[in-house]
Amino acid sequence: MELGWLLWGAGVLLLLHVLMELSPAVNFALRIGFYCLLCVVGSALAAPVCLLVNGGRTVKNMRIIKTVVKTFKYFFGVRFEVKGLENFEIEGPAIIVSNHQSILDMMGLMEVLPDDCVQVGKKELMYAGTVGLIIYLGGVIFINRKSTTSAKMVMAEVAKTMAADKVKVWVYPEGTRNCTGDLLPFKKGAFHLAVQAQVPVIPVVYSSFTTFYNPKKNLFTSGKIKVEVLPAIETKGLTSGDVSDLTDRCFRTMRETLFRLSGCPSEAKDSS
Ligand SMILES: CCCCCCCCCCCCCCCC(=O)SCCNC(=O)CCNC(=O)[C@H](O)C(C)(C)COP(=O)(O)OP(=O)(O)OC[C@H]1O[C@@H](n2cnc3c(N)ncnc32)[C@H](O)[C@@H]1OP(=O)(O)O
Ligand SMILES: CCCCCCCC/C=C\CCCCCCCC(=O)OC[C@@H](O)COP(=O)(O)O
Repeated sequence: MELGWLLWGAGVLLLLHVLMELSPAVNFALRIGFYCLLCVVGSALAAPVCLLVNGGRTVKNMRIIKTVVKTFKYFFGVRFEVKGLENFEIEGPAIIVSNHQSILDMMGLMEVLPDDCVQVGKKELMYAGTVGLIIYLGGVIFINRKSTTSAKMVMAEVAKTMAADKVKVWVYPEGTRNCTGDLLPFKKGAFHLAVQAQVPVIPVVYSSFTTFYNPKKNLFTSGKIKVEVLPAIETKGLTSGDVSDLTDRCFRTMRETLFRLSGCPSEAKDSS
């Protein structure tokens, strides 16, 4: 009986291996599927630990989530080279902005996530099963992207409370995933939030995934991601009239850094 199960297991593994070798689409789907499975199972395991250790929804749970997610890179041969972590070492709250390429970003996020830092996420994530539960327990701030008014209200509330709560807030200012090797124009919410709370903006840039990850080409191999935490940009004394300039400044700095980290030829920079 046991030998039968072993043979079945070996047969299924062999079949998957052959399919992965033969078809890049199968290879890609299985690797992404496995990533999602890790997220679902990791969340299911982490949620009771969060509840037992911290009792409910709190940013302290991010430490537990981070510990779990930091192991994921070993399954996919993804490595990180991080520079500038000292730029997180500022007193008090801040807004962290970074580029957003894929759901794989959760690995890069947790690789550098400072203590007491929550992310802004789309409200749909709340319904992603155990992943939604763990994101809720971690204190993620949910916004409705389809309603500017409601998103602005949520963020105005965060601006009022983040100093007292001593939290940093991580925002993806592109507002959606973008794996083109360039940046989408930035939304302004993160920068309004920084100005309203009068806290610095810390840009974080991840090199382009395109050499090892491209859903359109069914590409997902091992790879190295360079990460750079840039010096904080002060917002003390700035008003809502300065938000556009602040947004442009962050965008330009981050785009230059993205191209530098990705070893992008200069004509690519000029073409878009
Ligand atoms: C153990 C295993 C675990 C596994 C797993 C764990 C993972 C554990 C980590 C989870 C981590 C999740 C990570 C999720 C990641 C995402 O879900 S990314 C998607 C959600 N995030 C975002 O969208 C953030 C970026 N978006 C923004 O900031 C947008 O500005 C907003 C607030 C959504 C508004 O959207 P919009 O209306 O489309 O944007 P925008 O054109 O910027 O604004 C329109 C107008 O409103 C103004 N405005 C915008 N915001 C404001 C404001 N706050 N105040 C005043 N005016 C404002 C603008 O200035 C603009 O006016 P004008 O300047 O043109 O006159
Ligand atoms: C009972 C319902 C069961 C639902 C099960 C859903 C299972 C979900 C499985 C794995 C999801 C792993 C996702 C990890 C978190 C990723 C966060 C993320 O990257 O969100 C994307 C969001 O930033 C932007 O979204 P769009 O690019 O605008 O789209």
